[in-house]
Amino acid sequence: MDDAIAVRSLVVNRGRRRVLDGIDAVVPRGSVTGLLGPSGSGKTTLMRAIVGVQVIAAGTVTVLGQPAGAAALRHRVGYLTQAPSVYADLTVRENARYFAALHGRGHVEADRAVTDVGLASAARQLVGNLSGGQRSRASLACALVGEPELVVLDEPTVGQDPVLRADLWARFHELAATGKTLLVSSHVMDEAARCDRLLLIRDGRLIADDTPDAVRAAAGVEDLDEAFLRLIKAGEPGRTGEAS
Ligand SMILES: Nc1ncnc2c1ncn2[C@@H]1O[C@H](COP(=O)(O)OP(=O)(O)OP(=O)(O)O)[C@@H](O)[C@H]1O
Repeated sequence: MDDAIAVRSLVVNRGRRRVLDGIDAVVPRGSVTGLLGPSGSGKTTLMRAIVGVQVIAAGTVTVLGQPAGAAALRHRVGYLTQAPSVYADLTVRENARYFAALHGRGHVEADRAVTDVGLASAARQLVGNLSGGQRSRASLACALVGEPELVVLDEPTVGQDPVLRADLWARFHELAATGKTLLVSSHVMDEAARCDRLLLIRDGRLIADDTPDAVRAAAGVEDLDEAFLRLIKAGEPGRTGEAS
């Protein structure tokens, strides 16, 4: 069983709206998979279903061989939400050490996680005094510190400068090379190009599940930004065949 995530016929309603409408997707183990789509297309909702915090109307979500949200997955899945979830009145290091302890890890792992997100020099600062981008990275350190097998990251690089973004992507690939699986949402197309595989959703439906090269080939253009626009347009009601 090489898939970290298997989503079958997933339907999710939020409020009175159908937000995910029959999603079928798999995410292979040991990969970095990008989740892309316009704002409001359902990326966060799909991530919530995968980490097991979203009520679903139909379908199945299997994570590391277990139903999403199973108690046995608690220490095997890490989740970074868009809103930083760290304690403002603790330092960066104290936060990392606290979350490390929850996962049975020690100070060494905690300090390594802080360094990996580029916060070593801010380790003794209170999280409440950090910039927005630094606070997001503190939250990322806490999501990674338990060394989960599956890491689900909702826009982890928002607010980061290009050098930090490149460093974080390098870290994601290092983790994948050790067999971890990463699902990463993004709005930034140069980040899509850094992924092993891409899931593109629009209006709650999956319109691409492939490698960046295959997405480019399907759309008939080199530029991924343009490729996505073409695939999105091709999927609009009343349009056919424009992606080929
Ligand atoms: N609690 C909620 N109640 C009702 N509708 C919701 C709720 N949360 C989200 N939605 C709706 O579900 C749809 C999908 O939202 P979701 O947050 O999954 O999108 P997204 O692709 O992650 O967007 P973004 O890129 O802007 O973060 C949107 O139309 C949104 O308005």
